Amino acid sequence: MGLLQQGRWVDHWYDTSATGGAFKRQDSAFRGHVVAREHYQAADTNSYPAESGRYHLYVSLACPWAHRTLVFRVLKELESHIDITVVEPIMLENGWEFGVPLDDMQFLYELYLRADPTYEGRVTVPVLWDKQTQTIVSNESADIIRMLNKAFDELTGNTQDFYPEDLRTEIDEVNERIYNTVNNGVYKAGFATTQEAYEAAVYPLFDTLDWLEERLSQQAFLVGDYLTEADWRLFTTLVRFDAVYFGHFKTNIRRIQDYTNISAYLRQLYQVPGIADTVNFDHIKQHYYASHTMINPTQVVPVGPALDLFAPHGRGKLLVRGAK
Ligand SMILES: N[C@@H](CCC(=O)N[C@@H](CS)C(=O)NCC(=O)O)C(=O)O
Repeated sequence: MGLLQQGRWVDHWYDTSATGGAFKRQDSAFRGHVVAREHYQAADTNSYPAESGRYHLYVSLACPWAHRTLVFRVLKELESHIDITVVEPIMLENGWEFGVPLDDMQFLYELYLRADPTYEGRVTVPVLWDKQTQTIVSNESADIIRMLNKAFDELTGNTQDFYPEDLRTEIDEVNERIYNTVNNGVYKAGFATTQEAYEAAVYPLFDTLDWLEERLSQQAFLVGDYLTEADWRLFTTLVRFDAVYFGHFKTNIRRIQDYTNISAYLRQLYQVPGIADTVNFDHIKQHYYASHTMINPTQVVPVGPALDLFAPHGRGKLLVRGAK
């Protein structure tokens, strides 16, 4: 694990010394946007027109943030328009690696340097790459899934909308709590280097899970009757929870399996056509247990738990806005 400094790769674990043992996530640096052709304005250098075959996604199958983009690529039928590269599951002193050299590159940091030779900071997935201008459009998953949700509709004819205008305020509110306490909460617990920092993350995480359990006993999805972006952002953390976070990140007050409503909801999302194929437990388990050597120095990967995500979920119909 490392980062780019002055054009060079330096091997460094996260530094928690200045923050009382707490993990602080770096903000994403590339924040361009792909927009529908009709909204594209060449004068705006941060804007890129939706085109088939022009963009490429670099992802890790282990990473929950990258996983969001794979989910949206499937939901929005973008497989033939946006191709992908999957990095190796284990990330050690060179950061993310390409299994076979790709266009003369061995490591993902080389792609970041191609986009910007002065880039400094962490080298993360997902990356949305523009083949035409040879640069990174965005390395922020929250932005990328919004682009995939809308910008390519004209090309695909898929008008499903996971961020409908009238639900945005509520989606944003739910996202905010879930991001802080669950999506990033598991990392805050797992990467904490003091008891205090760990506990400061674990209790709020389980408060939110308890709140979600109650909410999902009353309604089909996080924001009412319709499946939205908020559900998919939660999904990629939930599906990793019992397999890695519970053990490796010590978020072990309860398992997702112990929550009746959350676990049925997780199975319902997992069983949406095409989604199970985006989940790769070998990459997930290998990545966490073998990459974070300061947490698990032996790099031994546990064989369990036995999970049956194809078991019946017993929940209602799946409604999506804008579906034809
Ligand atoms: N805010 C980013 C976070 C992405 C992120 O942290 N990805 C992790 C993998 S799960 C990564 O690449 N970490 C490498 C590092 O921090 O050096 C997003 O949501 O896209």
